[in-house]
Amino acid sequence: MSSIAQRLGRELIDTVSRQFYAQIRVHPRLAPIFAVVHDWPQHEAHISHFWWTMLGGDAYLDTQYNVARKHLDIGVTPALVDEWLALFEPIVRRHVASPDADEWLRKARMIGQSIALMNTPLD
Ligand code: HEM
Repeated sequence: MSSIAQRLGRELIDTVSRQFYAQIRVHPRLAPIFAVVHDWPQHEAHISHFWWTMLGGDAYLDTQYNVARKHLDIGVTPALVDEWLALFEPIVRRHVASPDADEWLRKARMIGQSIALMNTPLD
């Protein structure tokens, strides 16, 4: 059985990543937090590889991820997670048909939920 990654292909996942971060860069509230990113082509390639592996593809870059650590203390809030997802969803839907799009978005929402929880004050 083929993985979602194999069905979509690396080029399409690269396109989603590029289009998504093009919108992030001009977003009034998300762009300032992404000021920590200095090399956009490198970031896009890093995230594209992340999604490729999350969607069942074999790793092709020698890179590590620590998603929890990267989203701590950079000013992420649950409301910003919702805004991130609201940008991501239409781009995935534009390029990917269901049920693969639903599964990709389910993974993004799950990660979003844990990022939101980590950045929710206790009281
Ligand atoms: C909602 C789902 C989200 C997913 C699936 C996601 C995914 C990722 C991944 C995989 C990375 C790379 C982590 C690593 O290198 O270990 C990353 C980096 C980053 N994310 Fe997110 N993210 C999400 C939400 C957000 C939100 C809401 C913000 C900001 C408000 C944000 C800001 C960033 C920034 C600034 C980086 C770069 C950090 C660095 O390289 O130092 N992310 N994200």
